[in-house]
Amino acid sequence: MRYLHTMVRVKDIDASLHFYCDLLGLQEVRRVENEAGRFTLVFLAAPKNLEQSAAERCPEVELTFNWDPEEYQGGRNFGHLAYKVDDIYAACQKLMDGGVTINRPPRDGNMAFVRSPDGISIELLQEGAPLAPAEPWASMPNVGAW
Ligand SMILES: C[C@@H](O)C(=O)SC[C@H](NC(=O)CC[C@H](N)C(=O)O)C(=O)NCC(=O)O
Ligand code: NI
Repeated sequence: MRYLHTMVRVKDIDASLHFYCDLLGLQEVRRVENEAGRFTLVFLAAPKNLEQSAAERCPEVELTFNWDPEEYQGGRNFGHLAYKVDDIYAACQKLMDGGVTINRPPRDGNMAFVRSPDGISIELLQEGAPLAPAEPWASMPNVGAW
């Protein structure tokens, strides 16, 4: 058995691609437009997973965009998508510059959390990150419940 992907339903595909690709750094590797089902699937892979994604279609995130608006409720049991990053401070700065709230800032190095436009929690992890440099990370509060 092999892990393939995590599917996330999104309300706005453009806003989601801006977040996941332009700001978080994932790349679109495949797209399916289904006229009969009235939905679009967009598969995303992290830069260091592109080779495996091309060969084995994993590991990926599958964004599902239903053309007819729906309300997506519940899902509290879903935790987060986690990505290992090379520089957690640079990753958080890019997200913050793009207007994304850093819900749990990398104050103690290593780990930070943000949320997608649909509220999906994203964990950023850098093994062995130095403790927070000065501002803004050192004094930035946690935002939102976990
Ligand atoms: C391509 C493969 O990875 C899939 O996951 S297709 C699964 C299929 N998806 C859809 O029909 C998308 C539109 C649908 N309205 C939806 O929101 O899921 C499917 O069976 N989805 C049901 C599910 O629970 O995932
Ligand atoms: Ni799927």
